[in-house]
Amino acid sequence: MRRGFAGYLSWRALFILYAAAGITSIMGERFHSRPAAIGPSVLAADMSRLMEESLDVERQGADYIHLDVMDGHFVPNLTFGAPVIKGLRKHTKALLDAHLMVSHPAQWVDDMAAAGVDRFTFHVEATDKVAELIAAVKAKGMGVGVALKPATPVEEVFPYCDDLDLVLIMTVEPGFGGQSFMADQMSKVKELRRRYPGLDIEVDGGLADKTIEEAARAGANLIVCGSYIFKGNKAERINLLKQAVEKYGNGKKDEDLTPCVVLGSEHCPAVAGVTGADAASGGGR
Ligand SMILES: O=C(CO)[C@@H](O)[C@H](O)COP(=O)(O)O
Repeated sequence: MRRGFAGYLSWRALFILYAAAGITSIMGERFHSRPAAIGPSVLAADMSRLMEESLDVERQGADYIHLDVMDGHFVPNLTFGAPVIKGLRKHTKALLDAHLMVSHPAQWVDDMAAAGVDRFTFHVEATDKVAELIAAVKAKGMGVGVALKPATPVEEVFPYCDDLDLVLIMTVEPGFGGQSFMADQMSKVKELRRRYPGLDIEVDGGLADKTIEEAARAGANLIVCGSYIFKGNKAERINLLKQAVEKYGNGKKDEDLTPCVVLGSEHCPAVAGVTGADAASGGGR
């Protein structure tokens, strides 16, 4: 009898520990409690209308704006830098999430902070002074993330995770939008989620109706998405991605999923929870 009570107590303690770690498990499936957030990547927008396109995705339910800063050296493409972001900042209060695909990220910390960037994510492959750069970004009052290219082992970021706001797992080779989702990167997301239940894990590249379930189940909660959002019904697609994270990542029931911001309007006609069938018929990239 006494052993039974002790057994009950130890199970209870185990449950409390597990819940405290931010993970719940229902029917063998692991869920986490990090909130879903969708960040449209303006790389897929009409850049001549950067302000209008950014304000539009905000209205359609975006949680933040993802800005791909490329230097033509770290990646074989060129985009924009702090002056353009500073211009955009004047027109929006949205969280600006800058992904620095540059060879010398430390060089841009001051300019990005002055331009109004909220979150500064740099590549672990771009510097030998990761800890120093994390500290420098924080000192400027920005959130800080570390990104990993597809060939970089996830272990490289472990020493820094306790000091980071997010880890970005690239699910395409950085440099261009419109590429195919690399499902083999999900093992990295799963390992990060297992080790760091309270960490924000961002994925970027090839996210769409047909790939979001896998990313959400692996544990990603920040979803960067370019082509899929900008080439279709934005409100509907943003909402589909968000509901998938809530359902497959947070374990929410259909009735508790975030409704579409403009539900009922012509922009978001019939989103009623994400299911495999809904997702499969939701339009392609
Ligand atoms: O950083 C990158 C590419 O380097 C991404 O942000 C892409 O812009 C995502 O675009 P899609 O794959 O969603 O079109």
